[in-house]
Amino acid sequence: MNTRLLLVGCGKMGSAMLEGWLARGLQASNVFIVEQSETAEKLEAQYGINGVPDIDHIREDFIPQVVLFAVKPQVLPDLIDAYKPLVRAETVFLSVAAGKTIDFFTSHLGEHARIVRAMPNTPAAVSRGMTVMCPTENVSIAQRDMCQTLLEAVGMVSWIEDESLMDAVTGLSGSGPAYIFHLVEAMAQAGVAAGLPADQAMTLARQTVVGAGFLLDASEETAATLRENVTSPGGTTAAALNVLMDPKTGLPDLMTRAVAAARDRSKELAG
Ligand SMILES: NC(=O)C1=CN([C@@H]2O[C@H](COP(=O)(O)OP(=O)(O)OC[C@H]3O[C@@H](n4cnc5c(N)ncnc54)[C@H](OP(=O)(O)O)[C@@H]3O)[C@@H](O)[C@H]2O)C=CC1
Ligand SMILES: O=C(O)[C@@H]1CCC=N1
Repeated sequence: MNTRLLLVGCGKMGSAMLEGWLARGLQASNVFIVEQSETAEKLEAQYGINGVPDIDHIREDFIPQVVLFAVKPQVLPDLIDAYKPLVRAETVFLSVAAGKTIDFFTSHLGEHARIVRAMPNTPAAVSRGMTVMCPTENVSIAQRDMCQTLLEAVGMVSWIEDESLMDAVTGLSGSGPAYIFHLVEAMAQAGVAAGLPADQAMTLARQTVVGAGFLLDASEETAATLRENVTSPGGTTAAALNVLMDPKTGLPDLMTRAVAAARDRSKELAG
């Protein structure tokens, strides 16, 4: 991968993607990072990438093919205008900021800016990410392919034309890893309540989720079939699923409300 990349913000999501790319052979000399935090210094020391505190310190002859915004949505309005001089046909502005719409970027960078709004997730760090992208019309096929190659290197990629779906995407796959990590916490807690020592309960919960994830990945069966495979008629799993699948108090209702809350927050972040 030889993409010339300017990464603006290298926190949890930016570094998850960058580490995935560097592990997949992205040339460190082709990467500039705008950051002030220790993360960038660490990555700079570890991989030899170019870390700079702001856009003014970037080498003048460095023309990025991709400018990736991975800062918090709340700080974007303060910094976006400084990137307008980088607008040119060969540069795509790729944003992973939750809620920040394509209109937000065109209103600051101008209509000629080529923009891809994306929503990745942190499993990108281990090349198991899920990224959904939505481009402006002026993004060329070659530029779409370049974004596809970049994000495919750290997981699965899907494209949408209807940008309004990005809020739901954010609520499901963008935030989704946190729901699974919380499930591990809740299972461990439940194990303790059922009588297990805390460290053992955590080991069991963690390995169960990891194992189930691997099985889901390796199997061609649907999630429903894999669930049924665990469930003996009249057995222990059926007893638990009666609780979890209760139409009023079960997981589907809880998950629907959780995803809707994340989707609605994503909409709010647009402003
Ligand atoms: N975390 C996740 O799972 C996902 C996050 N996202 C999106 O990714 C973006 C980043 O989120 P996340 O990585 O979690 O947040 P982080 O706070 O971990 O990362 C943001 C980074 O940007 C740095 N930063 C702040 N101001 C500037 C600036 N002016 N120029 C350059 N860098 C700056 C911050 O430094 P400092 O800490 O010193 O302020 C920080 O290191 C958000 O927009 C979020 O919506 C999308 C999908 C998933
Ligand atoms: O919590 C957030 O706002 C970001 C967006 C998706 C995941 N993390």
